[in-house]
Formats: sequence, structure tokens, C-alpha cells
Amino acid sequence: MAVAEIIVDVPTMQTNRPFEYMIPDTLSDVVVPGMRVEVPFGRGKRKIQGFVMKVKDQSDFQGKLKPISRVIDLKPVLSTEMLDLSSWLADRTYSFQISCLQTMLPSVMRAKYKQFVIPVVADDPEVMNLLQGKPTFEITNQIDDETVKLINRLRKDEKVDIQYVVENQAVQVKRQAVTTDLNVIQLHEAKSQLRANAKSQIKLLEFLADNLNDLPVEFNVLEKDYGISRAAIKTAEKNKLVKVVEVTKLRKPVGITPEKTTKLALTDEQQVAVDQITESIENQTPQTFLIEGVTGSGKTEVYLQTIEKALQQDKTALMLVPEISLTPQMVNRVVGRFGDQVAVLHSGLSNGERYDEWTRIENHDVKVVVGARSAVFAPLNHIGLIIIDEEHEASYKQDDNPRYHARDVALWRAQVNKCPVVLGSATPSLESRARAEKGVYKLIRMKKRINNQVLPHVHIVDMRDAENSAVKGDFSPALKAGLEKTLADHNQAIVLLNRRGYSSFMMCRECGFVLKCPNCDVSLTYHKDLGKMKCHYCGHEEPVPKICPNCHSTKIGFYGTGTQNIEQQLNDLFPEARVLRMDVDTTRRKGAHAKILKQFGQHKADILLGTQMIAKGLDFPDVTLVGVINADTTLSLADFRASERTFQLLTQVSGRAGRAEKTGHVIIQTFNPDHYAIKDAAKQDYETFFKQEMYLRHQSNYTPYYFTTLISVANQDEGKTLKQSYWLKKQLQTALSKDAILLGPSPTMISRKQNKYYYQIIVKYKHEPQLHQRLLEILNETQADAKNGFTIAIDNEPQHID
Ligand SMILES: Nc1ncnc2c1ncn2[C@@H]1O[C@H](COP(=O)(O)OP(=O)(O)OP(=O)(O)O)[C@@H](O)[C@H]1O
Ligand SMILES: [Zn+2]
Ligand SMILES: [Zn+2]
Repeated sequence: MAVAEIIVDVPTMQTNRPFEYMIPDTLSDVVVPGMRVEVPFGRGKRKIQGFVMKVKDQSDFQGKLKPISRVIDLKPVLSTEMLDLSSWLADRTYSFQISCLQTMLPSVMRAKYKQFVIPVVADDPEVMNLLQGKPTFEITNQIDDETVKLINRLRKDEKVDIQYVVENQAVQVKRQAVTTDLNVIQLHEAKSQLRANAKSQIKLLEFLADNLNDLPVEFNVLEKDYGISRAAIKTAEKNKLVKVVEVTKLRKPVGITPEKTTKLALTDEQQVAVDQITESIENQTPQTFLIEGVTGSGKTEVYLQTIEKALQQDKTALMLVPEISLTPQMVNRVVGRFGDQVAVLHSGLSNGERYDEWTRIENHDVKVVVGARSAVFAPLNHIGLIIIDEEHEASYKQDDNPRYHARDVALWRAQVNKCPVVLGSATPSLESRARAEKGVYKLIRMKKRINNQVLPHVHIVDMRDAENSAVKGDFSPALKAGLEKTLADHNQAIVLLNRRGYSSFMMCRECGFVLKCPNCDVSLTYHKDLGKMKCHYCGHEEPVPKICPNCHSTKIGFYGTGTQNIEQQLNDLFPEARVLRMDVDTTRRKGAHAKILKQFGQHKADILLGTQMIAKGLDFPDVTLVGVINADTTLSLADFRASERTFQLLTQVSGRAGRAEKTGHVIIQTFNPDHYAIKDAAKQDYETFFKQEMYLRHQSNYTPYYFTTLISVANQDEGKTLKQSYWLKKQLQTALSKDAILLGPSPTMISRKQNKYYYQIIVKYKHEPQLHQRLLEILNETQADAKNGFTIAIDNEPQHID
């Protein structure tokens, strides 16, 4: 008797392990790992979905096994690599394995969808019999096991394929297209017989003669790209010169095909990087490399040429970029080099488009995948190289369950696929850089910009100076002068308004003082509901200061201006300048982000004003000035990574200036000109920053010297939340050694969300072998309370604590 191990779709701790089910004879050979099936569960007639993890001959179970009711997928939707990954991921992120499995699938397969059999060999008798003259065969839950078996066999013989379609969407996009039975000579003959004014028809025949190998061609393409009218096509059809057919077309993600690019001759530094990585690709060693390359050092070309090496080895390549960098610029660079072999996955795709890209990957139609965080689950086989660009980005960590970091998943896949991982950044995360220091990762440094262009000159403007504090508005005389000159020279400028951590902290405008927690060395945040300043780590609180504790000035207050306000100021200061604003408001619409950048790239604007989203990755040759309105906001984040984030942001944004022939200038306005994060960023000196920051992390027991786990507790009743938090703390205390540090419980930044109160406990530790197991047990024990609206969330190595 064949038995299947199944993870059922019941997200509880108790079901977070496979259950055994019998495979009925009628479905033998059909049920394989990676398929979804429907199974009876519990008492009663309830049927639920599950993923087949394993198929085996015998059960260890003594009692009678229930049979699988039916198969949902007629082909596996996840590979065995992914099934294994889900087990590891569930354990590592304290989440349900079923959530991990579902996270790996494109959303189409999680939503309401239909499944169709589509013919591959249309004239096969069995296929014809199944389709009964229709273009597709819909798989409903009523079909019998025999049909399932038949379809399964036809699929294995590659006579049919299975396609998923979101309900309410067309099965496939059908388009009209043109083809012809004539050969080149006949086409030219036919053309010569046309009247000279039948221009559109002449164009059509010429096109067909030139593109005989690429027919059929869509009406759309003929119309849009070649100006051939529908009428002309119809006339030609009537005259039996062409045939009109219907084609099914995969929805292609938006965007025009970029021009094909070829390899650049590498600089010495690039060559060293490419050589080292290539060696790992060829030897199939899962080595992790960290490329620490200054802004504009040409990291992208290293990525492209190593991807090419992987492809030459008959392998595939996976490249992760932060969502926000998935601008046409980055995508074009990859697609420009590898053309059709690339699939792009980003959040701008519709469900259908995303599914199409996923299918292309699964069918091995593509060899390179570029995408944001979740693309790390792309169903690529034989991966020869994984790249993570801007590896320091916090967005690689998912905020919701499963709280995974794409870097960890990438490293796991690299082990399985025996391939190298390349982490690249001008400002690596402290964790990665520290690992390179220890030799766990191999460090590759690229210290020079392309063309030996100098790094931009950075000028720090002290906003506490009388001259600067006297101005109305947010532009210092220095920044104003810089912008004036840039405009006069017909160059372009980028102006950054640092919005992260906005208006939740207090700063003295006289001396730059920011109120910090006496215990934790992080900023205190203002809790409106309590009317107090509070620490998110330990819970320490103080009244809101009325005068600056440092200089006794009354100019202490909340800090912040909006992008719209800055835009207005720019318009008033420079009425002739064309300003583009990029923030959450102007980029809400699909494609808006790309459009703004395109306009700026075509020099249709002089100033690009924006928030964090303009800080990295952009490569515009005419940008000679970067201005930072308020460097301090990130500095005052109530987070131990505040300095790191500030350094990264300022270094990255400065790096946008002077990337081509022209030298760049950067003007940073700050109330903390002596802060090391700002000074080191001004020098673009990562190494010095790294040493200083490591020293401070060591002093205060933070990452990478300590591991961090954040546990948050939520309940609608504040009293209960607190009680549970203290209970939890006690549980942890008994499991931890004396060396571990337990902080909290303390309320989170927004301590009340959707009518629930949130408290958190932070565990900092070096080596606590009991902790993982204890946390799993706690999740188990508190499961029963989940029904009463009581939830616990565990975040391993949180990216931010709020
Ligand atoms: N070998 C080369 N020869 C000539 N130009 C090059 C070469 N390598 C890269 N470039 C060009 O140099 C510019 C900067 O490269 P790239 O954008 O890859 O830098 P980067 O290291 O990714 O910087 P950032 O971290 O700031 O994004 C690009 O316009 C790129 O086309
Ligand atoms: Zn504190
Ligand atoms: Zn002060």
C-alpha cells in the first residue's frame, strides 16, 4: 500500500508536521511529492488541502489510514528542493510549514483559480478524445480518477500541459495574428503586382518576406510597430496572400525590450572579482562572496559577467534586488544582456503576469531570474549562481509570517545547488561584513570608481550655525548656491528628504541634542497616547522635555517637513527649474515610479526630489549635485541600527553624484555634524565606519556580537497582554543562561493597532541551545489562547524594532 506524508492546511502548532494518508490504487503513480491533494481531516466530513511531502511504501502508523480524496494539482507545483526548504524555513522562522509552502507559490495558486489541460500534441487521438473538439479541458473536482490518470500519463508524455488561471480571467490571452504559406519569391512577386499606393499592403508583404521564420506575427505588433493597418491585413487575407490565425500569447510584463548590450572590458578590480566568483561556479563550491564596492565601481557588470559564466556551465542564475531597485534601469541591464532568457518578478506584476513568469521559469524557458525578495523561491533548477544586490537592504526581510530573510534562504539554496552566493553593496550590513572579517564570507573589495572618477566631494552643513538657523525654510545658503550653480551649468540635482523615523522623536534645533534611553543607547520615542517619551527596548519612560536638557534652549521639539512642502520651497527658490517629486504619493500608481525615473533620465527635469526611494541604484550621468535636507532623522531612529542606516543612506545617496565624466558634489545638512556616521559617510569611508560601529555594538551587546530574537505579544485587552508578557518573560528566564539579556516587556512604537495592544520582549544572546526549543514549546502552549485573540509572534534577527 502506498502512503503519502502530507502537510495539511490547518495552521496550528499541532499540525505542524506531516500526517500520513493512504494513496488509493486508483491514484497510484499519480500522487507525487510537491502536489496538492484534498484529504479528510478530523472527525466529520471536513476536507482540506494538503501538500504531499513524501510518498512511501509503508506506514509507521498502527491504525487505519484515511485515503486521499482527490488530487488538486495534476503536476507537482513544488520541487523536492522547495519541500525540503519549507521544513527548514518553518523551523528557522517559527512559522507553520503550510505558510512556508504557500509563500513559495505564486499567488494565483493560492487564490481562486481554475485548472485547464492544454494540448501540446493536438492531433494525438487520446488528446483529441479528451478535448472533444474544445481548445482546452477544464479540470473540475468532479473528474474521476481514471481521467486524472489519463491526464497524468499524457502530461508525462508531453502531449498535454496544465495551466492555472485565476477565476474571472480569460483562459489565455487570444490574439489575432498573421502568417502565410507563400515563400520569399512568391511574396515579392505578389508585392510587385500591387498598386504603388497600397502602401500598407506592400509593407505587410515586405515584413513577411523578411520575417518568414518568426511567423505568425500578431496584429498588434504589425499595427503598433510597423504601422500596418488591419484593413491591409484583411485585404491580403481576401487575396489569399496571408492567413489570419489565433495565437495564445503569454502576458508579457510591461516594458519595452531594451537594446542588446555586450560585455564591457573589465577594469582590474572587476576582473579580480569575476575570476574569483567564476572559479567557485566552475568548481561548484557554495562559497559566499561579499563585494564591498564603492558607489559607481561597476558591481553590476561583475554580476552580469558572472551570470554569463554560470550560463556557460549550463546552469541558471538568480539575482535579487530590492523592490525599489527594480526600475527599468536595473532590469534593462540584465534583459539587455540576456534577452529572452530572463524572467522578471516584481510586485508591479498582476497575478496573471506573475504566474506566467513563474511558468516560464518552471518550464526552463528562462535561465536568469531577477526579482525582489520572494523571487528567492523561484523554481529554478541547477542554480549556478545567486546574487543579492544591495545586500544591506532591510526589505530582504519579510515583515510578516514567515519572517524570513532572503539572504538566509539564498545561502540554503546555494548549499543544495552547490553554487556561490554573491552579496554586493557599497555599504554592507554589519553582519555580513563581520562574517567576511571572520573568513566565513570571502571579501572582495572594489575601491575605485569606473574611469577612475573621483568620489564626490561632500560638504557638511552645520544647521546649528547662526547663518543657517536664521533662514526661513529648509535650504541653507550653501545648498541654495549649489543648486543655483547646477542649474546654471545645465546639470541635474537630486534632493533627498530623509523621512524615516519622522516626527516621533524630539530634537533640539539649537544644539542637535536628541533624547536617548539611559539604559539602551537608542532614542526615546514619543508616545502620543501616553504623552511620554518611551524606550522600545526596555520600557524606560520620561516626561516630554520642554527645554533642551543639554543647552537649555526652548527650541526643542518635533522635527519634520513633508516632501510637498519642500517641493513648494524649491519652486519658490528656483521658479525656472523643473522639479520631479518622488514619494509614496506620487508613486502609488502602477508604473509611476519607473516613469518618473525615465523622465529624469531623459533630462526632462532638473531636480529630482524624493524620499529614501531615490537614494540608491540610480545611475544618471548628468547628476552632479546631491543635497540632503535632513540627515538626522534616521540617526534618531529608536533602533540600534540607527547609525548604520544613516551611514548607508548618506553614502548611497552621495554615490548618485558624479558617476560619469563630471565630478559630483554633495551637500549634507545636519544638526549633528560631528557624528561619526555622518563624517564617515561624507568621506565614503565604509571601513572606518565599520570599525567604529563594531566597537559600539560590542560595548552595548548588539548584533553582530549578539543574536537577537524579538517576541511580541498582542491582545485586545491591555491588562491581559501585560500579564501574558510577564508570563512569557518568566518562561524564558528559566530556559536561558545567565549570559543572555532579556529586555522588556515594553510597548511597541504604536502600542495599539487595530484594537490590539502590543508589547515586546527582546532576547539578546550568544549561545543558548535551549532557546529555540523553548520558543517552539511556548508557541505550542499558547496555541489554545490564539482563539481568544491572543497572539505571539517571534522574529529571529529583526531588521527593526518598533
Ligand atoms: N568595465 C567598464 N567599463 C566601462 N564602463 C563601465 C564598466 N563597468 C561599469 N561601467 C559603467 O559604470 C557605471 C557604474 O556602474 P554600476 O552602476 O554597476 O555601479 P555600482 O557599483 O552598482 O554602483 P552603486 O552601488 O552606486 O549602484 C555604469 O554606468 C556602468 O555602465
Ligand atoms: Zn531602554
Ligand atoms: Zn539643545
